[in-house]
This record gives sequence, structure tokens and C-alpha cells, in this order.
Amino acid sequence: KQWTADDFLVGREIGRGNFGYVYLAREKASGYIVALKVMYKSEILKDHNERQIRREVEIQSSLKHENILRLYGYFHDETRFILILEYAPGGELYQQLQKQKRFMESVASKYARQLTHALIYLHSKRVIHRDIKPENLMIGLNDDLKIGDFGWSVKTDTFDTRRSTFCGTLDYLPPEMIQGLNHDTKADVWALGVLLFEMLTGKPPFEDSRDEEEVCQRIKEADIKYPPNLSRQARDLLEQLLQKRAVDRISLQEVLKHPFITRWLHVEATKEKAAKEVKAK
Ligand SMILES: O=C(Cc1cc(-c2ccc3c(-c4nc5ccccc5[nH]4)n[nH]c3c2)n[nH]1)Nc1cccc(F)c1
Repeated sequence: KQWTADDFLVGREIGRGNFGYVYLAREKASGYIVALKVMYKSEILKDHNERQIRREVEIQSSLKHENILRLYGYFHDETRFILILEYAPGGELYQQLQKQKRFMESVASKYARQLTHALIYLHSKRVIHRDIKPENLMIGLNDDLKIGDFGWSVKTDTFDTRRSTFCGTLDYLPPEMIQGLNHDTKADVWALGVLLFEMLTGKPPFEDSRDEEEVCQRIKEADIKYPPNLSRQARDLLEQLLQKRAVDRISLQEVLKHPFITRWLHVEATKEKAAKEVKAK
């Protein structure tokens, strides 16, 4: 199907991503609500980003998973390149975390489980995300976590020399990437640990460092101080995720069997059953 701007009623601005703006929109024929990401070709061509955009479109179009934000399609006109993305009613996980300071263990456990399922799926498609952080995660219907951005993901078969520098926080980089060593899917396992730490405590593990130099030093040593109010299961899973050596980190399959994840599963099941009963009435 060839999409054009006329297929959509465009609403308010809902986000400001790299290269452009994101708008709420309704696809006229189906009434479907989507997020339209509008990027200006002048912006994209300026920094020779078309290759990265093409790679990201290629990666995200091929992914179909309930915890990964869908890219339904794209189109362009003379000045703009527009993406038709899944609309996430809950917005960015980052905003929810800021508002609530930190999540209850049951909520953090659910998001960690959903992210683990998404990462297992990504790795099965030979994609390493490499940039898991609250800003790139969205909250969908039924309060489900969705990975929203693939700016730094790579297909593992293509060797990726890190020409472009990282912008933003170092907090989520694993020791091996800090040292410029080669990295694998275990980099995403480390980032899952950092995210879980931040969801449970409200802060990333190295935030209280004096400067970036100290952040890098503490990441290399996996020097993490765990606050006292974490449950034994939460602390145990964090320690297994945030292992300095990638080979020592727990696998994503084992994460799904960890008590911190399984202990809340019955809560989810009960809630879903109750929700179904309400709908049935
Ligand atoms: O840029 C993205 C990812 C992306 C997704 C989004 C995005 C931003 C916001 C939303 C939202 C959303 N829902 C909200 C609810 C309340 C408040 C704000 C909200 N934003 N839903 N879906 C979104 C999607 N921005 N950027 N992908 C991409 C794919 C291919 C090529 C490329 F250059 C980029």
C-alpha cells in the first residue's frame, strides 16, 4: 500500500525524537490511532543519516512482537520522510518513573519480564539493541512495556565500527563497551540490570558519581551499591544481571525463571482473569 499524508488526520504533537517530531494521528479509512514521526529530509541528509534511518526502518519493519513498538509503514513527500508507528497510550516509561519516583517490585518485575521477552525475540532475529534505557521504552495498552527506539541497534552479522559517538548517558553501557571491547547480546542483559535497578530505586546505579571518569571506573569494576530496601529476590537478580564479565551474567531464559519474576506471575494472571470477567459481563 502506498501511504500519503492524505490518509491521515493529524493531531497534536506527542513527542520530539531525533530528526523530527511525533504527532498523534488517525488513519481515516480504519479510524486507527497511530503515531506519525515526521522527519525533514534536509535534517537527515545534512549529517548523512540516511543510511542509519534506512537500517532502522529495515530493522523495525521486520520486528513483530507485543513488547516492541510496531513500525506499520512509511512514506515521503518532497521535503519530509514520515514513519507510521504504533501509538503507545501510556507514553514514555521515563515519564512514569519520574512521576512515581520508583516502581513497586510487582510493576518493575512485570516490565522486566516483558523487556526480557522482547530481548529474547530481538536476539533470535540477531539484533542487539545496545541502547535499552527508560527514554526508549513506551507504555502501551494494558500497561505493557514496548521497546520504542532502535537508534543504536545493529544486526549482529554486520560488523559495526562505532564511528558515531554515543550521545546521552553512559549509565547503561556495560564494562566491555566502556572498554571498547567487542560486545554481544550480554550487553543488553547488563542494560536490563541497569533498568531494573533504576525502576526499583529511582536512580541509575552510578548516578551519584562525581564525574564521567568515575562513572566509567565504577562501570568497569561493576562497583554497585545496593540500597537496603530491596527484597532478597530483587537484589539477587540484579547481582546476576550486573556481573562485570559478560560470560558470568545470567541468561535471558534464566531471568524468566528467577523468583523475582515468577513470584509476581500469579498477580498478573489474576488481574488478567478479573479484567476478562469484567469485559464478559
Ligand atoms: O524513531 C523511531 C522510534 C520512535 C518512536 C517514537 C514515538 C514517540 C512517541 C510515541 C507515542 C506516544 N504516546 C504518548 C502518550 C502520551 C504522551 C506522549 C506519547 N507519545 N506513541 N508511540 C510513539 C512513538 N519516536 N521515535 N523509529 C524509527 C524507525 C525507523 C527510522 C527512524 F529514523 C526512526
